[in-house]
Amino acid sequence: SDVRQKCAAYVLALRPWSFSASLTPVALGSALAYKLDGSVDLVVLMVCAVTVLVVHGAGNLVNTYYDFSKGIDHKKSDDRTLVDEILAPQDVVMFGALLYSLGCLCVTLLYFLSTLRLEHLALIYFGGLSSSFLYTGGIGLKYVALGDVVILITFGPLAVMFAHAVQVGYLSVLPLVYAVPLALNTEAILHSNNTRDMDSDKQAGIVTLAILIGPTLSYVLFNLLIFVPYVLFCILATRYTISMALPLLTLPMAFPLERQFRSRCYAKIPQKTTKLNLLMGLFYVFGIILAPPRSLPLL
Ligand SMILES: CC(C)=CCC/C(C)=C/CC/C(C)=C/CC/C(C)=C/COP(=O)(O)OP(=O)(O)O
Ligand SMILES: Cc1cc(O)c2ccccc2c1O
Repeated sequence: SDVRQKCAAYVLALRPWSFSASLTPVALGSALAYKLDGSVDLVVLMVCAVTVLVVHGAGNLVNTYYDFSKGIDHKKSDDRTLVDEILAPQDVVMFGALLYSLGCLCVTLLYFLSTLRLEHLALIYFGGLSSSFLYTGGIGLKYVALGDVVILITFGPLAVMFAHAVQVGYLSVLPLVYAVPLALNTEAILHSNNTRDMDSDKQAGIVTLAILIGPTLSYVLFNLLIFVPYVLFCILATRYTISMALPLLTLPMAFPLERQFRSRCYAKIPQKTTKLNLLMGLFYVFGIILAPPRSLPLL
């Protein structure tokens, strides 16, 4: 049972509840490829999903390690792996290195499975890998208020483009455009997390966007991140095809979040936004799959 406990600790350290944030962009990129080519390679889709998951998981581990070693995570933090001595720092480092190696193995496999040119594959993959590390490692982009930009790009355009490109074999602007609503919603998860942690982050001496703009503008930004995607879906649904109204079904989950954020009860907002993100992402992907041929812009 000692081995079982250790395994459970490793799985928890990956923060698996956040994985939907990287799986929906993969689904979106693949759905766009399906719309354009009429088919997707399921093996490529699986390997691509594992690659993105592994890089995302490694990013979470790097975050756990550096937040702890810089003294940002403390007894009251969300991330308890190292503060509660569930794992040793060296375990986290080894596991992270293992995941990055596994990611490189997966992307090598993708090179042989896909017709995407090596330089394009490497550019996107190492872009994702560096972002996942630099978020908290090295310079520590998150500590200098750049975390929001990193999340907006990696969980949006980059991951969607990666999944699309390995299917179709070329880079295109199409996935970048369609990534926007999903990326905004994913950034809402991180922004609510940073707003909740504002006081402890300030004490630890780091700067986040939430700290820079303060609680009132943070509330405005959260609303933009949550509701602008719905405005885009309304436009797509009314001007192009009704299937793009599907994500609007998640609106009843969005309004309570606005109220809780306004009353500054931040505690449960990140988890609830993560749920909203998964559902909205799935409805968005279904909406695209169900759209009649050539009914959507660029598709
Ligand atoms: C194209 C490819 C191969 C990949 C993209 C793969 C992805 C999505 C990479 C992103 C990895 C990344 C930046 C992960 C970090 C996410 C993270 C830990 C966010 C939360 O950090 P904190 O705000 O510190 O959370 P806590 O306050 O709970 O510690
Ligand atoms: C803690 C945590 C961990 C993550 O992996 C996230 C990924 C995307 C958005 C927010 C995230 C987050 O708040």
